[in-house]
Amino acid sequence: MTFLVGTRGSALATAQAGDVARWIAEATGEPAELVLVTTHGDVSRESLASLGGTGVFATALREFLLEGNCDLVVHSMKDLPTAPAPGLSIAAVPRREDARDALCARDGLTLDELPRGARVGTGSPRRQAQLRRRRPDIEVVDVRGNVDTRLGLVTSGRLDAVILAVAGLVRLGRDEHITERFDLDDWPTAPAQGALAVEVRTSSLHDPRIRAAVAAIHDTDSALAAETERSVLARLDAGCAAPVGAHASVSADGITATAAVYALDGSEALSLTRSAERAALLAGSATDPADDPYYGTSTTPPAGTAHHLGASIAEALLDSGAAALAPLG
Ligand SMILES: NCc1[nH]cc(CCC(=O)O)c1CC(=O)O
Repeated sequence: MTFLVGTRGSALATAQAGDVARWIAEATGEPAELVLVTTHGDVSRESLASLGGTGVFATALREFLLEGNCDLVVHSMKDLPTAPAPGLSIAAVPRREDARDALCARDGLTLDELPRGARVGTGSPRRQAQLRRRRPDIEVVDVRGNVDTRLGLVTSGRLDAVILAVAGLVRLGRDEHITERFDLDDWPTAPAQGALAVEVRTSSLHDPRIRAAVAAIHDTDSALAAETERSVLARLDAGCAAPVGAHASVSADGITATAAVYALDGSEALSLTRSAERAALLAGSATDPADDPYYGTSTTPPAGTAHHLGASIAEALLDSGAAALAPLG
């Protein structure tokens, strides 16, 4: 039987859902096909904030899945609200793509090489703040549109550069436009950037065919890292448009996570790094996220889990005045 993979119709969404369909087909030996849904978020040129912030991309896809139009849907995990969706489970996080942000500048220039007053485009409050912090002399231009539209602003000469996620550029085969990749230690990106979330109806986790498919494409380390980062956001009670960066890296020993909150004008930032041991993480976090009652929620997590690590970093940032520094909600 064919696996039906629900996706939005944008180039990026179909590219990443196509990757998931291919991985499932390879792992199970059964065919997988894309089923398209259209959402307001895809056609709107308004800013994400004016659309009501988080979740505009996810809601229509989730309704589509709940209505039984497909077996699973694929989200960019960074665009997914941290609140759980009743009746649905994130059943797999495939191996994560590069989490870094990229500069795509004219003439192969890096951020340091751009001239004074250069015009650099990004619609993300976090990227705007990070940019202002590194280069206060640069003119930050608020831009909208898909990846190709934004790259076109540079090739047409209207902007000197744009900032985009490496992951999206790679998935679209546009990474030749990248002129610099920013180090995650001093330029942490959106929580779960580069990760995909594969969501199913919770009831369908009883179906061995669905369980086998999601288990085959799940990557525990990617899920742990993305979970930790999203827990920072959840505990801050912040959305995907908040000027918050987070990055967790998983090693044989454990997980180290950094989170930063920025003043929108780049004048100030709070940053914090903490670690947890791997044994504690695995004991506290289910390897199958569908079995983890804390997955993606903002409820108080048990000590030693990825959620606890993320939440403890967020609490320390709040204690240091993060809420006064930046609009988090
Ligand atoms: N906010 C839009 C968005 N959502 C997911 C990606 C691609 C990166 C990813 O998969 O995390 C992008 C584009 C971008 O930020 O450049």
